[in-house]
This record gives sequence, C-alpha cells and structure tokens, in this order.
Amino acid sequence: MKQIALLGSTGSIGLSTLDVVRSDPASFQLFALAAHRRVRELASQCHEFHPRYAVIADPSLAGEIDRSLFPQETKLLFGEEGIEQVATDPQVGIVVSAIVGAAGLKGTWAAAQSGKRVALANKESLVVAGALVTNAAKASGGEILPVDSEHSAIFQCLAAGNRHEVARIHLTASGGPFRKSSRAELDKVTVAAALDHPTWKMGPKITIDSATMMNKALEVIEARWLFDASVDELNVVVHPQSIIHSLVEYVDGSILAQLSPPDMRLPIQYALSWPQRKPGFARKMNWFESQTMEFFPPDLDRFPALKLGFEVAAAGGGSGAVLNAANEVAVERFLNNDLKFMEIPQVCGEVLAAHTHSTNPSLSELLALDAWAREETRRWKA
Ligand SMILES: NC(=O)C1=CN([C@@H]2O[C@H](COP(=O)(O)OP(=O)(O)OC[C@H]3O[C@@H](n4cnc5c(N)ncnc54)[C@H](OP(=O)(O)O)[C@@H]3O)[C@@H](O)[C@H]2O)C=CC1
Ligand SMILES: CC(=O)[C@@H](O)[C@H](O)COP(=O)(O)O
Ligand SMILES: [Mn+2]
Repeated sequence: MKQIALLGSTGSIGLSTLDVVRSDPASFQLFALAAHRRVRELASQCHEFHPRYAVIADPSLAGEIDRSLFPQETKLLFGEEGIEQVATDPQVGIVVSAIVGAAGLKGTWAAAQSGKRVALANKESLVVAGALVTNAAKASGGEILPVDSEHSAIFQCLAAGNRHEVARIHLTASGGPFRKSSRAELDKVTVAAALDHPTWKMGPKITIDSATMMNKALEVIEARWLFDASVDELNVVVHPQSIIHSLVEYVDGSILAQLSPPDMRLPIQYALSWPQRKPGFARKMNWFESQTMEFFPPDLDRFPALKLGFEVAAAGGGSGAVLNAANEVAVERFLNNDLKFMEIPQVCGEVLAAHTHSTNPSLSELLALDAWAREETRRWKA
C-alpha cells in the first residue's frame, strides 16, 4: 500500500489524482491532503479519504477555521511548515506535487531532499530550481517522475532505448485556442477566449500559459532538467489534437511516440504505479472512428513566449526563476484585465533581459530573484 501526500488536492490535477486513488484503494492511500484556501472542498475530501493530515497552506486562515468541518481523525496543519511536514513524513512514499506556480517549490524541494518519489505536476519547481531539485533527488535517493503529459510521454518513450542514442526529443503542443489567430487578433484576445482551451480542462493559470504557449516554454525548461537534455536536443511541434503527447527520435531515425486521448488520469496513474502499469480507466482511443492527426512547426513571431523558453533553457542560472515569476504576475494581471494578452510575453521578455545573470544560484538567491521579478512585473505599465 503506497502512502501519498497530495499537495494541491483541490485543483484540476488534485481532483484527477483523487480519481486515480479512488479507482484502486488496495494500492493507494492518502496520508495527507493540502490546499490553499478552499477549506470546504478540502474538508469534504477528508470525509471521503480520511487522511492523517490536512494542510491549509494559507497561514492567515489558522485563526478562523471551523475545526468541526473536518473529521476527528484528521489533524490540521497550516502554512509552508505544514506542507514541508507532510512532504517529509517517514510514512509517506509518494508526494504528488500539484500546487500551481512557484508556491509548489517548497513541497517539491522538501520531498526531493527526503528521498521521496515525487510525482511532479508542478513544472514551475523545475523552471525555478531545476538544477537544485534534480540534484537533491539524486543525493537523497529520491526520484522525480513526470506527471505533465508531455514529459510522461517522453519518459515512457525513453524507456524503450538508450539515452545516448537519442537524437531529438519532440514536445507536442496543442497550439492553444489562438493557433490560427493573426497577430492583430492576438492583440484583442479576451480573458474568456484565452480560458477556453481546445483539448484540455485545466486550472486557469496553466490554461492562459497554453494560450500564450508559455506553457510549452516552461515545458522545454522542465524537459531540460528532467531528461538532462541540451537545448539542441529539444524541439516543439504543434499537434492540435493532443493525442500524441510527445515523441522521442533515435539516431537511426526511428521515432517513438506515446498516444492516448487527453486525460491526465493516465500520466498520474503511471507516475504512482511505475514501474508497473495498472488497468487504466482514463478514456481510451477508439480505433473504429476515423481521425486525423496534424503537425505544424510553431510560429515564434506570434508566440514569442516559446522563444523565451529556449533562451532560458540554454542560459540556466537564475533565468528560469525570473521568467516564471514574471509570467505568474503577468498572467494574474491579464486575468484581472490589467494587461493585454500579448503584453504577457512582452513584459516577461523585458524583465528577463533586465535581470543580472547568476551562475549556480542557491535556493535563497533564486527566491530573491523571484521576488525581484514579481515586483518589476507588477510595476510594468502600472
Ligand atoms: N491541470 C492540468 O491538466 C495540468 C497541470 N499541470 C501543472 O500542475 C500544477 C497544478 O495545476 P492545476 O491543477 O491545473 O491548477 P489549479 O489552479 O486547478 O489548482 C491549484 C492547486 O494549488 C493550490 N494552491 C494554489 N496556490 C497555492 C499556494 N500559494 N500554496 C499552496 N497551495 C496552493 C490550490 O488550492 P485552493 O484550491 O485551495 O486554491 C489548488 O489545490 C501546475 O503547476 C500546472 O502547470 C501540468 C500538466 C497538466
Ligand atoms: C495536460 C498537459 O500536460 C498540459 O500541459 C497541456 O499540454 C497543455 O496544452 P498545450 O499543449 O496547449 O500547452
Ligand atoms: Mn503539459
């Protein structure tokens, strides 16, 4: 029986993870659930799964929680300390890192340092601190298994060959809701249109990232760290159907791909069960239906965010922390109608260009860069 700490249980990945656990109670048990502010949802999850701990990450709620909402056997913890406590508890085998944004880094970091299996959805952890997190996992005997659909696909395709025989890793991108929009149309994009992803139902931040293709930029950086890949090995191909989740091309020209209908329960289940495969309950391909799969090169002029991803993957240092922080604030400002859609990559590019490069930054230096980039982005055109 695997004991799981699920960080971000009330989000889109969190709910899909609960589905996976629900489907196989003989294999998985929830030791801890953690959310930010959605206390009623968290409490109702506790009544179903009876975890030992529930963490409310926003410490300001500690004084005002109605304890009776939660089952008696569940102990309440608060703040980052609570997240760190459950992520490092000796009884926990797997930490599902599914908090959104750089706020997820503390939990990933704690789990990686204490030798856990980290089922990683929170790509921002690697964008901000990829070198530190991957080295911490190596040093502690832990493992980082990708949940992100593209990286799960790559992980599965890499298992079929030798790493040194890989020529290129191709990450697929849906292209988002504005794949066919002109530059003039992109300037007028509304929040509602940007939140309408063509193939995936996800939380708001990653949905906006998909629309700007910043999501693919973050995923290029994530792949750089997860697979120890050079930037030259990484490529992005637009595949609007989101059936092929990524491809690995070997030196002989053979290309392996992982296919499945878009449903995050599959890569989550795989990260929890690996190296085994369990009977799946996510949606399956219907081979009796005609279907088309298309591929296009990405347009870096209309989606300049993607270019930033390749630049940051090549530059390393603190550039990932800066890009990520600028993007988080820019997305929040866009969602509040305080920035235009195309100003998201613009401000990210400007803040990135203004930062001072650092080699091998420590965690506290990365957090300082994160804070600096947030402030710069808040002040931009404010
Ligand atoms: N959704 C998807 O299909 C995919 C998501 N990912 C990645 O997974 C991560 C989660 O995405 P998604 O599930 O869509 O996001 P959601 O917005 O749906 O959920 C976010 C979760 O994080 C919690 N949270 C938010 N802020 C904080 C904070 N400051 N401290 C602690 N917890 C916090 C939320 O709690 P509360 O509800 O209380 O606010 C919620 O549980 C992201 O990094 C995303 O890039 C990767 C691939 C696919
Ligand atoms: C489900 C998942 O992994 C997302 O990261 C997804 O890939 C987003 O779609 P885009 O390809 O549009 O960024
Ligand atoms: Mn993805």
